[in-house]
Amino acid sequence: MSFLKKLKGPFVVSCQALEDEPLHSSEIMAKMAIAAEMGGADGIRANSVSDIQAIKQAVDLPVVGILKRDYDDSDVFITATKKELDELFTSSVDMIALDATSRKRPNGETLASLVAYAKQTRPDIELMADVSSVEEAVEAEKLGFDCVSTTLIGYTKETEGQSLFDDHFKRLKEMRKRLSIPVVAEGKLNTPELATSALLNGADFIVVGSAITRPQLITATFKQAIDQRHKG
Ligand SMILES: CC(=O)N[C@H](C=O)[C@@H](O)[C@H](O)[C@H](O)COP(=O)(O)O
Repeated sequence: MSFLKKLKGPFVVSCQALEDEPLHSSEIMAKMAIAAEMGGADGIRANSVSDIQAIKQAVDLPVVGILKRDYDDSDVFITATKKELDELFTSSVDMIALDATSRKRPNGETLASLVAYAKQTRPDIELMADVSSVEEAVEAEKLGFDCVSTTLIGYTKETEGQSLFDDHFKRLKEMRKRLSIPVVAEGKLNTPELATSALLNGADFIVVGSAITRPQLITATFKQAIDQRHKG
């Protein structure tokens, strides 16, 4: 069954810790996923084959998987090339998210060829487009993606300083209006209020990560507030 069919509600929790993060470990990410499931999550987003496998064994939730890898000739790092797709195909992932920005990809590969390759090789796995603009979202639907996510708003040179909830979720509403596939709100939804607002402003489902699964960042928000208060 597909990710979108398995998803019983709108709340996906991203359980990710890269090599330079304190919780980097598939075992720990699986425990994060168990905690998310206990708290009521409907799905999980995860990075790397080993994290996905550990999470699939630990919880009975659909998983959207990515493979982050840095390349010298491109800024694209989320499922950037065919190599990452092939690796993810070896896992039991339900959906794969790819960077679907208009930026140049590594090795001269193109988004269109990756979508065609994935659809042909593994038609059972759905595809999520991680975009940074409304235009990229519209293009992603044309390419055959199954849903789009606002993941990369604020993370490209063109969108630096922007966030999903600027202007009362203007970009999200525009995507919802122009697309017929599901639109996912993801990125800096750091409070329950923002997460709820994203749903009220047109998101079909949401992905929340750092505010739940990156304790070093959660601690830093407390620290910042305490320091400001202390100074003031
Ligand atoms: C830009 C990028 O690399 N985003 C990544 C995508 O998978 C993750 O590091 C984020 O944690 C995820 O998108 C959820 O967002 P947030 O952690 O802000 O709730």
